[in-house]
Amino acid sequence: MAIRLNNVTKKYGSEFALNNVTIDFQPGKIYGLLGPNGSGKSTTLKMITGLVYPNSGSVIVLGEEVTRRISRKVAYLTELDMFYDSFSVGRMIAFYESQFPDFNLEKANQLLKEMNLSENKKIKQLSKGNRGRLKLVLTLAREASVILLDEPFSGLDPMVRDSIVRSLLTYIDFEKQTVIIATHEIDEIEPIMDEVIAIYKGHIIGKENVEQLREEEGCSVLEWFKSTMEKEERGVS
Ligand SMILES: Nc1ncnc2c1ncn2[C@@H]1O[C@H](COP(=O)(O)OP(=O)(O)OP(=O)(O)O)[C@@H](O)[C@H]1O
Repeated sequence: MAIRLNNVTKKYGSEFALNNVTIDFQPGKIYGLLGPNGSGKSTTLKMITGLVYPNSGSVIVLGEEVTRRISRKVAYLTELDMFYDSFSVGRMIAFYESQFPDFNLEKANQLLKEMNLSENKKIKQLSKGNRGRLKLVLTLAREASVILLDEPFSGLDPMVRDSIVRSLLTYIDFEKQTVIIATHEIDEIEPIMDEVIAIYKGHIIGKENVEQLREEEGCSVLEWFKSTMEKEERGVS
Protein backbone atom coordinates (compact mmCIF):
# COMPACT_ATOMS: atom_id res chain seq x y z
CA MET A 1 0.00 0.00 0.00
CA ALA A 2 1.42 3.39 -0.95
CA ILE A 3 -0.79 5.67 1.11
CA ARG A 4 -3.24 5.21 3.96
CA LEU A 5 -5.43 7.78 5.65
CA ASN A 6 -6.76 6.32 8.87
CA ASN A 7 -9.77 8.01 10.53
CA VAL A 8 -8.41 11.37 9.50
CA THR A 9 -10.17 14.52 10.65
CA LYS A 10 -9.03 18.03 9.79
CA LYS A 11 -10.82 21.12 11.03
CA TYR A 12 -10.26 24.76 10.22
CA GLY A 13 -11.79 26.57 13.17
CA SER A 14 -15.07 24.80 13.72
CA GLU A 15 -15.36 23.68 10.05
CA PHE A 16 -14.55 20.14 9.00
CA ALA A 17 -12.38 20.02 5.89
CA LEU A 18 -12.10 16.23 6.32
CA ASN A 19 -14.36 14.25 8.60
CA ASN A 20 -13.14 10.83 9.75
CA VAL A 21 -11.75 9.75 6.38
CA THR A 22 -10.27 6.28 5.94
CA ILE A 23 -8.89 5.38 2.53
CA ASP A 24 -6.02 3.47 0.88
CA PHE A 25 -4.12 4.13 -2.34
CA GLN A 26 -2.29 1.25 -4.02
CA PRO A 27 0.99 1.58 -5.95
CA GLY A 28 0.94 1.70 -9.74
CA LYS A 29 -2.50 3.24 -10.15
CA ILE A 30 -3.97 6.53 -11.25
CA TYR A 31 -6.68 7.79 -8.90
CA GLY A 32 -9.18 10.51 -9.67
CA LEU A 33 -10.24 12.41 -6.56
CA LEU A 34 -13.46 14.08 -7.57
CA GLY A 35 -15.65 16.54 -5.77
CA PRO A 36 -17.18 19.99 -5.99
CA ASN A 37 -15.44 23.13 -4.70
CA GLY A 38 -14.65 23.01 -1.02
CA SER A 39 -15.20 19.26 -0.64
CA GLY A 40 -11.74 18.49 0.79
CA LYS A 41 -9.68 17.49 -2.27
CA SER A 42 -6.80 19.92 -1.72
CA THR A 43 -6.76 19.21 2.01
CA THR A 44 -6.40 15.48 1.27
CA LEU A 45 -3.42 16.09 -1.04
CA LYS A 46 -1.80 18.53 1.40
CA MET A 47 -2.05 15.88 4.12
CA ILE A 48 -0.26 13.35 1.92
CA THR A 49 2.59 15.74 1.25
CA GLY A 50 2.92 16.91 4.86
CA LEU A 51 1.76 20.49 4.38
CA VAL A 52 -1.23 20.01 6.66
CA TYR A 53 -1.53 17.68 9.64
CA PRO A 54 -4.67 15.93 10.90
CA ASN A 55 -6.39 16.98 14.13
CA SER A 56 -6.93 13.28 14.69
CA GLY A 57 -6.15 10.06 12.84
CA SER A 58 -3.00 9.20 10.94
CA VAL A 59 -1.58 9.57 7.45
CA ILE A 60 0.93 6.90 6.39
CA VAL A 61 2.85 7.39 3.14
CA LEU A 62 5.33 4.76 1.89
CA GLY A 63 5.37 3.11 5.30
CA GLU A 64 6.02 6.21 7.40
CA GLU A 65 3.80 8.60 9.29
CA VAL A 66 3.82 11.85 7.37
CA THR A 67 6.04 14.74 8.37
CA ARG A 68 7.29 17.56 6.15
CA ARG A 69 10.21 15.29 5.16
CA ILE A 70 7.88 13.19 3.03
CA SER A 71 8.07 15.89 0.32
CA ARG A 72 11.36 14.24 -0.73
CA LYS A 73 9.32 11.28 -1.91
CA VAL A 74 6.12 13.00 -3.01
CA ALA A 75 5.91 15.21 -6.10
CA TYR A 76 3.11 17.73 -5.68
CA LEU A 77 1.65 20.01 -8.32
CA THR A 78 -0.13 22.73 -6.43
CA GLU A 79 -2.99 24.92 -7.55
CA LEU A 80 -1.07 28.02 -6.60
CA ASP A 81 1.56 29.44 -8.89
CA MET A 82 4.80 29.02 -7.03
CA PHE A 83 7.16 30.32 -9.68
CA TYR A 84 9.85 32.97 -9.48
CA ASP A 85 8.89 35.35 -12.26
CA SER A 86 12.42 36.52 -12.97
CA PHE A 87 13.72 32.97 -13.49
CA SER A 88 14.04 31.50 -16.96
CA VAL A 89 12.51 28.09 -17.63
CA GLY A 90 16.03 26.59 -17.66
CA ARG A 91 16.90 28.16 -14.31
CA MET A 92 13.71 26.84 -12.77
CA ILE A 93 14.60 23.35 -14.02
CA ALA A 94 18.10 23.70 -12.51
CA PHE A 95 16.55 24.88 -9.24
CA TYR A 96 14.30 21.84 -9.07
CA GLU A 97 17.23 19.58 -9.89
CA SER A 98 19.16 21.07 -6.97
CA GLN A 99 16.19 20.62 -4.59
CA PHE A 100 15.09 17.09 -5.41
CA PRO A 101 17.54 14.17 -5.70
CA ASP A 102 14.90 12.24 -7.66
CA PHE A 103 14.71 14.92 -10.38
CA ASN A 104 15.53 13.39 -13.78
CA LEU A 105 17.03 16.08 -16.02
CA GLU A 106 16.80 13.99 -19.15
CA LYS A 107 13.11 13.41 -18.56
CA ALA A 108 12.62 17.13 -17.91
CA ASN A 109 14.27 18.01 -21.21
CA GLN A 110 12.14 15.50 -23.11
CA LEU A 111 9.02 16.89 -21.49
CA LEU A 112 10.04 20.48 -22.31
CA LYS A 113 10.46 19.52 -25.93
CA GLU A 114 7.15 17.73 -26.06
CA MET A 115 5.39 20.67 -24.48
CA ASN A 116 7.12 23.14 -26.81
CA LEU A 117 8.68 25.12 -23.98
CA SER A 118 11.89 27.01 -24.55
CA GLU A 119 14.52 26.97 -21.80
CA ASN A 120 15.45 30.58 -22.39
CA LYS A 121 12.01 32.07 -21.88
CA LYS A 122 11.49 34.05 -18.70
CA ILE A 123 8.68 32.70 -16.57
CA LYS A 124 6.92 36.06 -16.52
CA GLN A 125 6.73 35.88 -20.34
CA LEU A 126 4.89 32.57 -20.33
CA SER A 127 1.19 32.36 -21.08
CA LYS A 128 -1.08 30.77 -18.48
CA GLY A 129 -1.18 27.57 -20.54
CA ASN A 130 2.60 27.40 -20.71
CA ARG A 131 2.92 28.01 -16.97
CA GLY A 132 0.54 25.08 -16.50
CA ARG A 133 2.71 22.98 -18.79
CA LEU A 134 5.89 23.98 -16.95
CA LYS A 135 4.33 23.02 -13.61
CA LEU A 136 3.63 19.61 -15.06
CA VAL A 137 7.16 19.24 -16.46
CA LEU A 138 8.62 20.03 -13.03
CA THR A 139 6.32 17.53 -11.31
CA LEU A 140 6.55 14.64 -13.77
CA ALA A 141 10.34 14.89 -14.15
CA ARG A 142 10.66 13.66 -10.57
CA GLU A 143 10.98 9.90 -10.15
CA ALA A 144 8.86 10.17 -7.02
CA SER A 145 6.84 7.19 -5.79
CA VAL A 146 3.82 9.42 -5.25
CA ILE A 147 2.62 12.11 -7.65
CA LEU A 148 -0.15 14.46 -6.57
CA LEU A 149 -1.78 16.78 -9.10
CA ASP A 150 -4.16 19.41 -7.76
CA GLU A 151 -6.40 20.72 -10.55
CA PRO A 152 -3.80 20.28 -13.30
CA PHE A 153 -6.27 21.50 -15.96
CA SER A 154 -7.48 24.60 -14.22
CA GLY A 155 -7.75 27.54 -16.63
CA LEU A 156 -6.14 25.68 -19.52
CA ASP A 157 -7.51 25.32 -23.04
CA PRO A 158 -8.47 21.92 -24.55
CA MET A 159 -5.20 21.54 -26.47
CA VAL A 160 -3.09 22.04 -23.39
CA ARG A 161 -5.34 19.66 -21.46
CA ASP A 162 -4.86 17.08 -24.14
CA SER A 163 -1.08 17.41 -24.07
CA ILE A 164 -1.13 17.07 -20.29
CA VAL A 165 -3.15 13.85 -20.43
CA ARG A 166 -0.83 12.44 -23.10
CA SER A 167 2.31 13.23 -21.15
CA LEU A 168 0.81 11.68 -18.04
CA LEU A 169 0.39 8.41 -19.88
CA THR A 170 3.87 8.60 -21.41
CA TYR A 171 5.89 9.71 -18.43
CA ILE A 172 4.35 7.90 -15.52
CA ASP A 173 6.08 4.72 -14.45
CA PHE A 174 3.17 2.42 -13.69
CA GLU A 175 5.45 -0.09 -11.99
CA LYS A 176 6.46 2.35 -9.29
CA GLN A 177 4.35 5.45 -9.13
CA THR A 178 0.99 6.19 -7.51
CA VAL A 179 -0.80 9.17 -9.01
CA ILE A 180 -3.69 11.11 -7.48
CA ILE A 181 -5.40 13.75 -9.58
CA ALA A 182 -7.78 16.08 -7.74
CA THR A 183 -10.18 17.76 -10.09
CA HIS A 184 -13.77 18.67 -10.79
CA GLU A 185 -13.09 18.34 -14.52
CA ILE A 186 -13.98 14.69 -14.92
CA ASP A 187 -14.13 14.40 -18.71
CA GLU A 188 -10.42 15.07 -19.13
CA ILE A 189 -9.19 12.30 -16.89
CA GLU A 190 -11.94 9.76 -17.57
CA PRO A 191 -9.75 7.82 -20.05
CA ILE A 192 -6.72 7.53 -17.76
CA MET A 193 -8.16 6.82 -14.32
CA ASP A 194 -7.91 3.35 -12.76
CA GLU A 195 -9.85 4.18 -9.62
CA VAL A 196 -12.26 6.95 -8.81
CA ILE A 197 -13.06 8.46 -5.44
CA ALA A 198 -15.91 10.88 -4.77
CA ILE A 199 -15.53 13.32 -1.90
CA TYR A 200 -18.19 15.67 -0.59
CA LYS A 201 -18.25 17.92 2.47
CA GLY A 202 -15.17 16.20 3.89
CA HIS A 203 -16.55 12.65 3.52
CA ILE A 204 -15.60 9.95 1.04
CA ILE A 205 -19.00 9.13 -0.50
CA GLY A 206 -17.89 6.54 -3.04
CA LYS A 207 -14.94 4.64 -4.50
CA GLU A 208 -14.96 2.47 -7.61
CA ASN A 209 -12.70 0.71 -10.05
CA VAL A 210 -13.26 2.46 -13.38
CA GLU A 211 -13.07 -0.65 -15.56
CA GLN A 212 -15.61 -2.41 -13.35
CA LEU A 213 -17.90 0.59 -13.51
CA ARG A 214 -17.83 0.52 -17.29
CA GLU A 215 -18.11 -3.24 -17.72
CA GLU A 216 -20.41 -4.22 -14.88
CA GLU A 217 -22.54 -1.14 -14.39
CA GLY A 218 -22.24 0.13 -17.96
CA CYS A 219 -21.81 3.70 -16.81
CA SER A 220 -19.21 6.40 -17.27
CA VAL A 221 -17.34 8.00 -14.39
CA LEU A 222 -19.31 11.19 -14.92
CA GLU A 223 -22.65 9.32 -14.68
CA TRP A 224 -21.47 7.47 -11.57
CA PHE A 225 -20.25 10.67 -9.95
CA LYS A 226 -23.52 12.50 -10.63
CA SER A 227 -25.68 9.70 -9.26
CA THR A 228 -23.41 9.29 -6.19
CA MET A 229 -23.73 13.01 -5.48
CA GLU A 230 -27.50 12.96 -5.98
CA LYS A 231 -27.94 10.02 -3.61
CA GLU A 232 -25.81 11.81 -1.02
CA GLU A 233 -27.84 14.98 -1.30
CA ARG A 234 -31.07 13.02 -0.91
CA GLY A 235 -29.59 11.25 2.11
CA VAL A 236 -29.65 7.77 0.53
CA SER A 237 -26.51 5.68 0.95
N1 LIG B 1 -6.38 27.43 5.19
C1 LIG B 1 -7.70 27.30 5.38
N2 LIG B 1 -8.32 28.04 6.33
C2 LIG B 1 -9.64 27.91 6.57
N3 LIG B 1 -10.44 27.06 5.90
C3 LIG B 1 -9.89 26.31 4.94
C4 LIG B 1 -8.48 26.38 4.62
N4 LIG B 1 -8.22 25.51 3.62
C5 LIG B 1 -9.40 24.91 3.33
N5 LIG B 1 -10.39 25.37 4.10
C6 LIG B 1 -11.81 24.93 4.08
O1 LIG B 1 -11.82 23.50 4.12
C7 LIG B 1 -12.80 22.98 3.23
C8 LIG B 1 -12.15 22.05 2.22
O2 LIG B 1 -11.28 22.81 1.38
P1 LIG B 1 -10.38 22.18 0.22
O3 LIG B 1 -9.53 23.29 -0.30
O4 LIG B 1 -9.71 20.97 0.73
O5 LIG B 1 -11.48 21.76 -0.86
P2 LIG B 1 -11.32 21.43 -2.41
O6 LIG B 1 -12.21 20.27 -2.65
O7 LIG B 1 -9.89 21.28 -2.78
O8 LIG B 1 -11.93 22.71 -3.09
P3 LIG B 1 -11.51 23.51 -4.43
O9 LIG B 1 -11.94 22.65 -5.58
O10 LIG B 1 -12.32 24.75 -4.30
O11 LIG B 1 -10.03 23.74 -4.34
C9 LIG B 1 -13.50 24.18 2.61
O12 LIG B 1 -14.66 24.44 3.35
C10 LIG B 1 -12.50 25.30 2.79
O13 LIG B 1 -13.14 26.55 2.87
